[in-house]
Amino acid sequence: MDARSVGSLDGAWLLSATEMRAAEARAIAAGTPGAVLMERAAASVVAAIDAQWPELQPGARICVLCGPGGNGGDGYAVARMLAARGMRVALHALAPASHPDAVGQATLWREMGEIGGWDGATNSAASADLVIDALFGIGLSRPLGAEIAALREVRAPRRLAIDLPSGLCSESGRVIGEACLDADFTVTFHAPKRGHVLAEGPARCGRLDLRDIGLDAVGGEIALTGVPADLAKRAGHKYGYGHALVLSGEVGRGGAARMAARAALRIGAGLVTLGCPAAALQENAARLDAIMLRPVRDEEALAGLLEDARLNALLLGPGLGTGARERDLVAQALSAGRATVLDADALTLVANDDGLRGALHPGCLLTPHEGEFARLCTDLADRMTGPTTSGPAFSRLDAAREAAARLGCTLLLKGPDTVIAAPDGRARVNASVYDRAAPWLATAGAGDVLAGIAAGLMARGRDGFDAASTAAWLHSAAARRFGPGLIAEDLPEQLPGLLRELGL
Ligand SMILES: NC(=O)C1=CN([C@@H]2O[C@H](COP(=O)(O)OP(=O)(O)OC[C@H]3O[C@@H](n4cnc5c(N)ncnc54)[C@H](OP(=O)(O)O)[C@@H]3O)[C@@H](O)[C@H]2O)[C@@H](O)CC1
Ligand SMILES: [K+]
Repeated sequence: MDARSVGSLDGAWLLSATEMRAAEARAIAAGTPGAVLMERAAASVVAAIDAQWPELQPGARICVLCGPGGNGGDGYAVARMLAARGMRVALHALAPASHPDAVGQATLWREMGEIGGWDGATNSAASADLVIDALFGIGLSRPLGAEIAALREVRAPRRLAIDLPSGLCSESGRVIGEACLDADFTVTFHAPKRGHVLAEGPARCGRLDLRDIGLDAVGGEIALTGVPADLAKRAGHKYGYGHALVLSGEVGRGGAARMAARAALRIGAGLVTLGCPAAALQENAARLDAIMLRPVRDEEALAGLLEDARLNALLLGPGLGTGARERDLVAQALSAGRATVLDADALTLVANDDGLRGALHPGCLLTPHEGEFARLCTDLADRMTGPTTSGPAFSRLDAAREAAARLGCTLLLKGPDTVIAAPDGRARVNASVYDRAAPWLATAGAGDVLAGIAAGLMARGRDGFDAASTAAWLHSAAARRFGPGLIAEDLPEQLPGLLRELGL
């Protein structure tokens, strides 16, 4: 069966182990035996090895490490297929096969070679051209024992993990306990699992290859963000695309809000106004043209401005400040009940003020990075980063969903694995990892631009969840489009070209 490229992570389902098992069970119930699925999985691993390391020819030394479950079963089958091609395979089992299909595969392997004891595993691995980790996949339930962890010391020239590197939790992308057998290359089946993209997953997996094993079309609870639709503008008035208001801070602190405002305008908000203290008008006027400017001294001035119901999306936070004036501005903005993005300083204000926290409403979108998240929901952040002793570990997905439900608003938890969660339980992940990595996004002001794109989309009428998902996708796509040397100002300027490439 054909390989699907990692580029297809766009919009893919991000499966849990339970959902993967259900997909397998459906196939078995429909008449494809588990043994056949395992055979296909193993054949796809062999095809992936051919594509990744064509230099491995007959005679190459392969060390296969097998666990007792289905992952080990895949390993026995791969060992057999590679040995049949003349490769010199040394196989070591941690424990006898217990999964029924693995028992069958072990029996087939024994007709071709030995099942070595675990005491020889380290020596075999140390002299191999390729080490294949078939110890644990989605069934990992506890930390690796010391006898397995010792294999981390072996410096193999090529390390392949079947389904997941052993030690990595399929639900969270976190290491259970302390040890993980990091891979250069991981081959997985049917659909990516949450652990492949969340947290440490990408670093532990190396490269990810997704292979089809003939299961039915996937479905799941959580999807990755995909190519956005419906961004085109049709004939109409500028007010048909909304009016975003971005509030800015004191003199000399306006850059973040200006970049956010520019991003909101570039993504198609009909109008964007920047509100700032009177003293900062001159500075902002010197730097803005298409973006309108209004003085906003205090919450009363904001209330006056908001009498214009056409101001339908608000953004507070970038360069705002954290004093009493800003606290009151946030309170006033929240009491207006409109689509509202809170970022940066506004998140600090909310974290320190129960009144503001209580005023959050379903039209709010909060966009914290991990540090801001820890101030907002300390207990969830602790569970997300604290020690793990059993699987599945509490994940960034779990934390963001619980926080959204608790705060009663949509939350976008930033990172290479950005999680977007709505208070009703919906969640998505924007994964800037593997071929979609955007390392140059780690630059000052990038988050302000993200908040601005989201605010612009909310002005255009999208709800917080949709706006956040689309903004996250566009933000990382814009960064990849620019490439090395990116600074935050470049991001809004990438949007026109990107929109054209999306067919607009
Ligand atoms: N589903 C599918 O569609 C397909 C699945 N396929 C393959 O099957 C894999 C899933 O198989 P699986 O369910 O048997 O789980 P797996 O990862 O082999 O581990 C479970 C075993 O490990 C044990 N164990 C766990 N942690 C341990 C530790 N730290 N130290 C020691 N032991 C530990 C655990 O013991 P227990 O927790 O029960 O005591 C149990 O015995 C999947 O990842 C893929 O590779 C493919 O063939 C394609 C179709
Ligand atoms: K594995």
